[in-house]
Amino acid sequence: MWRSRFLRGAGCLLQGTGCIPCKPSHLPPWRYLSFYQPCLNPVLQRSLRAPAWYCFENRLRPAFALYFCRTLRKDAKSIMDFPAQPLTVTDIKQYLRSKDIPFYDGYSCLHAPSIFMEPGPEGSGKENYSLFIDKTTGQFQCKETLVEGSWEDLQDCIEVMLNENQTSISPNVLLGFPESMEEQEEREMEMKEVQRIWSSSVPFSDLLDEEVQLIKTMFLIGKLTNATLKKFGVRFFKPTKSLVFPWFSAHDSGLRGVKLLSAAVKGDGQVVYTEATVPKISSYHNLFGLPLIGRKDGEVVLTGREIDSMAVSQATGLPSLALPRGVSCLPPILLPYLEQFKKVTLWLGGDMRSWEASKIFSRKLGLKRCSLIRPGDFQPCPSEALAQGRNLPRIVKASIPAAHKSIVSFKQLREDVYGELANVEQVAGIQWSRFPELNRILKGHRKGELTVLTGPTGSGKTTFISEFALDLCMQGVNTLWGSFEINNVRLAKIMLTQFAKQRLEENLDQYDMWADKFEDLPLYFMTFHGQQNIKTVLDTMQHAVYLYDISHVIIDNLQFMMGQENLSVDKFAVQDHIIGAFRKFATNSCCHVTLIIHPRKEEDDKELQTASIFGTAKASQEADNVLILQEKKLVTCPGRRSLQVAKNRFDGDVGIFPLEFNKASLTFSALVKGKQKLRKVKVDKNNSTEEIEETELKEKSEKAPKPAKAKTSKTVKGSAALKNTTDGEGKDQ
Ligand SMILES: Nc1ncnc2c1ncn2[C@@H]1O[C@H](COP(=O)(O)OP(=O)(O)OP(=O)(O)O)[C@@H](O)[C@H]1O
Repeated sequence: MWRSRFLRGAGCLLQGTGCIPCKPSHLPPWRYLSFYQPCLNPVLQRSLRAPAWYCFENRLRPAFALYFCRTLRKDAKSIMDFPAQPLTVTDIKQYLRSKDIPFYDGYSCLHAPSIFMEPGPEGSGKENYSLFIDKTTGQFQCKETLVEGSWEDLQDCIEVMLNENQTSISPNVLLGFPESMEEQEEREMEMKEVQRIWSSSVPFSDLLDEEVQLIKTMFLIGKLTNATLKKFGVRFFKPTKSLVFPWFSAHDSGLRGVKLLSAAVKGDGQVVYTEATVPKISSYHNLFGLPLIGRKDGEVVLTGREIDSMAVSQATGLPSLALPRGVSCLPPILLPYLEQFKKVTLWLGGDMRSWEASKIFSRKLGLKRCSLIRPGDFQPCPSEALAQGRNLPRIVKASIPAAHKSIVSFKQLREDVYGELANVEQVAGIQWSRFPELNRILKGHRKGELTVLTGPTGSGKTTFISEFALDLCMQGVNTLWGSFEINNVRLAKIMLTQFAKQRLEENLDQYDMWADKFEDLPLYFMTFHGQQNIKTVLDTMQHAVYLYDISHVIIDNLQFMMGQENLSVDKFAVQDHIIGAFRKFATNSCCHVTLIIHPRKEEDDKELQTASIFGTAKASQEADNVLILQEKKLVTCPGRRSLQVAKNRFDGDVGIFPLEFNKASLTFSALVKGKQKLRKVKVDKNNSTEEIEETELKEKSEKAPKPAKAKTSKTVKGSAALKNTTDGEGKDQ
């Protein structure tokens, strides 16, 4: 595949090293070599006006970033670097107009004639425009030549083309230098693996009838016909008993990858389905079903799984595509392939998570053309609907428009309300697997909420929140870290240790094994360190939500945003403004924000409370959840921490539970043996908690009860008391 070599974004790898001269000596030998190669590229030589190596204020100058990032593209994946200037669609349009480049407005992209191909004959219509420019990020993609890159890269190419009085620019110029040896080898190995799996997989027509029946029963696709499986090119891979879904290039129909869906029967007779892709999931960009889409098709049903798309196609005759990573994300790189559809129906699954994802994805796709299928008893996911003999065309027809009006009546809300009542567990959010006590009190981790964590200096806030977020990330919550206090390398080291649950210093031979697994987590880091401007941080978060469907952002900590603001303004007013901005972001972007805020100075022997959060009462008012890491509170175990949930807007339960710190694995989640002391707390009218009773509970933490019934002796209802009692709290030092 052609790929622009201009990708930016890895300058951040030097993040945390301070402002140092960026010499190639910082790089290992193989990178050192490829570091110089870009200099040979004529486009770069012409378009770069300052080919020097230096960094400024901890950020690489753009000119340098062009060189640097190309060679480190792989590493750059999980690092969030924000484009030098936030971009608007108006900026993009103005630039194109100023260069006399025709374009028209699509749903998510601007469409323009490709500058990487000779212009077509006079009058070739705009329906043939093959250059797609993402309206949000400016990233471009040429569907004909498969060249892609950033907005700055496209501008560079246009400048060079116009300077040379040419009507197009050859994509070959962009490929003037090879991938690193390591990258090449990796890609070749992957392609060999793809070919090996594909050629040893068997088409359904070559299987015996009994085998076909058995496979269909195993994968719950009894109603899918052999003709449908054949139409989508599905095969069966006997060695792992997997269905094989091919990824064919939309460009030349070549095989680019495979996804294997395997079924295994567990001890208790339950069937567990697992997916694996080659290439690995982060570069697996298959819209399954794309080769079957005709140029004139104007409608599509988007699903979260391959078997769902086949069910839709078979039962409705409508074109249907499956997203490569299901409900977890819709990578913008796929958007150009969805531009041709005037109507997109999202039927991502039958649970609340799919419903939330479909609402979020429809924003990216353009609300006006999207309709959503609301999950419900009679509207499960498509393959289940087919299996149950439901009327799929009617379900698709009954989909509801994604764009809703500003004013609605209860009639329009009643289905949403019913959905929430009927799916209490799912509405409660993602459950922590390492912190069952949190599930019991907070019920789960929900999108769009703001959590504030406070705790004494050095008590372990970062360490705790790192594991708290890692737990969610391991369950598919796309996570973005803004660690301003400790650098990303140190943070990643803590997380990796918690992930491996052991001291890796002593087991370095296992490092690669753990790092490989860790790399597959949907985890991203902002490249900022030290004091930051709130606007830049929010722009980066917005950018990440769009690119990676981030649904959890952690900011460690708020105090690092304060220094950049106008110091002549009251510092509490500044903090309130920042908290308000994060609150708004969480709500508008449907993204959970966890904010660490230092406490104000308290006497050492006093427990912290909600009112101990630094600043005014704004933080606790705006927060949906307030967590306090309490230190040295249990008399029997001095130094032990406990976590107090001091506010829980979702259902009001608050409480406190002990945390067991394991220094080797840096985890707080080690299971406590025997009996635990758990305390009831009561909430007084000043919003402070007070211990009223100590109860000994048998260790129950392994089996968190269903959220709906989770009323235990250590939690008390208190949301009403908590919601407004902080109003009018005064400022403090
Ligand atoms: N419960 C604990 N018991 C002992 N040591 C701990 C505990 N939790 C964390 N630590 C260690 O204490 C140090 C500081 O932890 P951490 O940086 O997480 O604290 P913090 O509250 O975020 O600090 P700060 O107030 O500076 O932001 C780390 O070395 C960490 O491993």
